[in-house]
Amino acid sequence: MTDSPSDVGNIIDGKAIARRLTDRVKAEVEALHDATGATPGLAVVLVGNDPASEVYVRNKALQTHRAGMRSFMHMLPASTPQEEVLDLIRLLNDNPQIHGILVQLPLPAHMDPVVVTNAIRPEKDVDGLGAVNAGRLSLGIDGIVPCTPLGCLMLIRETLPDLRGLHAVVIGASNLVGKPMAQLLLREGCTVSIGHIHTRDPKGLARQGDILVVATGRSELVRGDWIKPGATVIDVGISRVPTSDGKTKLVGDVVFEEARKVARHITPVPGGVGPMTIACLLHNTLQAARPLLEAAS
Ligand SMILES: Nc1nc(=O)c2c([nH]1)NC[C@@H]1CN(c3ccc(C(=O)N[C@@H](CCC(=O)O)C(=O)O)cc3)C=[N+]21
Repeated sequence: MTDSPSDVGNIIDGKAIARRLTDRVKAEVEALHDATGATPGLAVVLVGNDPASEVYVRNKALQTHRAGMRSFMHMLPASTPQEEVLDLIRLLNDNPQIHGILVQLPLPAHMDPVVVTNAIRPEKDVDGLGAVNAGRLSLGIDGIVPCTPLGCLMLIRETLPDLRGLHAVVIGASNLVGKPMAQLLLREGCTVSIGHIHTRDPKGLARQGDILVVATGRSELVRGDWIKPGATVIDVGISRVPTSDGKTKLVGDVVFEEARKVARHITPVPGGVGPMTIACLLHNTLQAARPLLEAAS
């Protein structure tokens, strides 16, 4: 971030902000280790071999080690019965070396993601996707906040110190991003609108947003004329698309080159929300480990 942002096209450096958060987590992990003799541990469960998911999962393991935590990886074949995944989660729930459990989504079609995510003990649900943490968020009680929306809020706060009264428009109503994002923005005092697949005029809605968060999974859905001049735009989407020279590139749900001419602040893809999601996962794992370790020591 620059000290004197111009009126349009300021890029929010998610990578740098994520690095600062990860460094802070690392220092706190060391302090917790000195106080209790224990190290926070994160278990990641990946079912199936979606190549994109494997990249994220490896990335998460790398960052987990970088922050001084233990990483436990469980890769299961796509054909694994749901009951076996639930058995694994029960083992992880009872394992005192593990303080955070994440089941990578999407799961294979024969599994119910609601059943699987709700099998995780709420204290170890570092994705914040289970009913207890989702309910806490909606009631305004302290709990574990989903990593991607938490990261988005941190990025928004970098550009806008006081969100009260601003109109925040969230495009996408998933349990993973859209719904918890809307709850967080409501908690900050925003007027919140949620657009979704049945919304009649998504462009007209998006154009009202002083803050626009886009999490649809549809690459380059949002064009420059969807954006209110001067808005802060947070692009959660990440898709790999082919380029004219036969290679591939990562793009978001927003047409970046158009949007940056209209938005005052905007996140890039890559280098925006993605790195913040991982940094917030480490932050959440530390928050989960703290009470468990302090109670044990
Ligand atoms: N239970 C669950 N929790 C998740 O948080 C979750 C999930 N399931 N399923 C998949 C999505 C996707 N996701 C990403 C995290 C980091 C990057 C990331 O670090 N991206 C880099 C680039 C990575 C690259 O180069 O491929 C960036 O945007 O700069 C991307 C995507 C978390 N997800």
